[in-house]
Amino acid sequence: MAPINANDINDAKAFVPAKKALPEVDTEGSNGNGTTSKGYSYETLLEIANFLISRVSDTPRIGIICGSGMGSYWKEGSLAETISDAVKISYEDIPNFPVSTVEGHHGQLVFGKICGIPVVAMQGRFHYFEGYPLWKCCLPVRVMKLIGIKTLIVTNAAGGLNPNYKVGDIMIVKDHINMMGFSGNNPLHGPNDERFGPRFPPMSKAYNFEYRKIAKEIAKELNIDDIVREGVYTCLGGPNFETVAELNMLKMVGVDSVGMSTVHEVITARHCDLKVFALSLITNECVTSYDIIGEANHEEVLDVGRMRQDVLRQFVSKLVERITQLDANSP
Ligand SMILES: O=P(O)(O)O[C@H]1O[C@H](CO)[C@@H](O)[C@H]1O
Ligand SMILES: Nc1nc2[nH]cnc2c(=O)[nH]1
Repeated sequence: MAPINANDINDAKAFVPAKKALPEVDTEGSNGNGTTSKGYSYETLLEIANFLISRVSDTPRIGIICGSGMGSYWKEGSLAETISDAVKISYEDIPNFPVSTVEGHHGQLVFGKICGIPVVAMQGRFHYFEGYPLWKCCLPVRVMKLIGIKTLIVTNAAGGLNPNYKVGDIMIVKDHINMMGFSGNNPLHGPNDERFGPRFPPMSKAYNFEYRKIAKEIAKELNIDDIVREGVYTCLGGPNFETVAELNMLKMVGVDSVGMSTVHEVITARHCDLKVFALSLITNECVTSYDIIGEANHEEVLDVGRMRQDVLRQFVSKLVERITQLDANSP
């Protein structure tokens, strides 16, 4: 049989040029299965933090990770784009920082103010499926801690597995199931530096109870309580969306929303004693039956994010304000 010549394949899709050159992904520290026994030292992370501190005037109090539902892909109106007095620093310009490779993830830190409160937002995050080990996906969390944040707000786009959820709903995360951790893949894998946190951190109160209470009050005030839910999130490695059998298994164990991020960021944040709030924007209904015609796709995820960006901006802005008030009044 004659060998196949790529130019002979009559499939237009196979020849759609890449939108941008594929970046070099640094998987340094990976031992082959994505886990790692290495990571950046405390001193290296401090250097990154000092580099950033030297470029901004206010110490941010709250860090925000903008996921696919709150990305910068659509410029106007997204949360990060409405931060005032903004100083934007591209990931590419930060020494030792990874770069975002996902469509919809801009790849910059935005320092500035929301409701007068100093914040830093990550416009684009790092995912395991991009080729980064988990510790590297979470490196910015430790850097933000060193810069001075006290609270981390994490947002993600996720498939809705709970049958009561609708596309466009916002799920306050009350807990997670660390599926990747079950196989030993954990951002804290490897030697522990006590300057960040303890060897064995607890996770039973990972998602701050008071913040969740405030978020539900804000939902009422904004008259969006009919679309705000509370549930359990899980992260799978991706990049493929799930099979019907996988989703039915996750449903059985109590998962309400499924994504490819957040869990390892929250573990890293709690390890270094940051207070955490997280939300999922439900961007698609999980396909839990072979009779359902549609399939999950990333364009829908971005579209729903765009559709909900005003609501999310208002919701998160109010949260920033109220969390700051709450923490100022707590011992
Ligand atoms: O978790 P975020 O970054 O919001 O994005 C979610 O949406 C993308 C898939 O459409 C994946 O990257 C998944 O993790
Ligand atoms: N794993 C996963 N990630 C998502 N991100 C947005 N929707 C989904 C989904 O259905 N599954």
